[in-house]
Amino acid sequence: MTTETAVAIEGLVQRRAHFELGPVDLNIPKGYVTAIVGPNGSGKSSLFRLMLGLARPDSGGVRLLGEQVRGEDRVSLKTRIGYVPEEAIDIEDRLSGEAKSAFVRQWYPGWDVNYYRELLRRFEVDPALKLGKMSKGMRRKFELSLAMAHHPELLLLDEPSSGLDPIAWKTMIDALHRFMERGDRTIVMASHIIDEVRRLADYIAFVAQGKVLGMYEKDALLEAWQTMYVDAGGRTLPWKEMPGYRSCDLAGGTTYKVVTEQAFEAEQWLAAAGAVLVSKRKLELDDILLNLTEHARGVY
Ligand SMILES: Nc1ncnc2c1ncn2[C@@H]1O[C@H](COP(=O)(O)OP(=O)(O)OP(=O)(O)O)[C@@H](O)[C@H]1O
Repeated sequence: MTTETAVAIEGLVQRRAHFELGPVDLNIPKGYVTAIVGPNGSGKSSLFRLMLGLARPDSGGVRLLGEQVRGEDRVSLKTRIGYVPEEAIDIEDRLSGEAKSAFVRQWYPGWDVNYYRELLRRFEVDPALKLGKMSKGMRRKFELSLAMAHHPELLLLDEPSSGLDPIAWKTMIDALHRFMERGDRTIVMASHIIDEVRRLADYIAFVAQGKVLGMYEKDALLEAWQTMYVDAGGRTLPWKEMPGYRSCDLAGGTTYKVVTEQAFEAEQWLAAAGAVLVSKRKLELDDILLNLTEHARGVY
């Protein structure tokens, strides 16, 4: 079975005075949650704006749900998408939640008022408040409810949980899990919260310095990165030739502690080299992402 693509990014480049994004080539599968992960300033929000046609690329293009994204309003496409930007829009501060939702819902034939109210209730948001008077977290929850109320096929979330307290965070995770239950919906989210990535993401696109350095299936990533304790029997092995080599330290005696991002192949290599695998354990997701970040910064 071939997986359909929800977001197809091809040769995307955006040049700014002090920052260049791209070229980015990325296919995000339909029916899954993909997390865009990367250090501050790596270009995640810029990528979101380009995906939505809110900024213009210097070259390349984006297709969302099979439709080419252009700068001008594409109403038919927008009705199929929900978006929560990283920052709230200041000029809306004087609008009440109710006024904003009355304005927004006229664009969406699929607007589901019952679902919208249910989300507000679960998030404990009072829509009568002016947006500028809502706390940061409440405004975030309001925007999330608004973005989901028309049952979009594709939900784009830029740091969705920024400002949420732990209870609201759990409610959000739960709402997003339910949103995905039908199996044909897609979420693309930028996130710094490891627990969020762990609980929600099926795929992780790792971004650094304006480039997508890799797209990984989360479970495969967690399987592939391992720390191994290896008894080399007093010999020095060419560790850097070990598949997926990341680091090697002497752990004591003739035992080495090695980190690989290709556990299966590394184990075979060790066996062929006659080394004894004493023990192994998987890395935590945060350690993997830290490793990828340090690698991208050229620490190694
Ligand atoms: N409107 C703009 N004009 C010029 N440069 C910009 C603009 N917006 C962002 N940048 C620059 O583009 C780069 C990427 O910023 P972006 O906000 O996309 O990163 P990010 O990965 O979302 O960061 P964070 O994790 O901190 O939210 C930064 O160097 C930033 O200074």
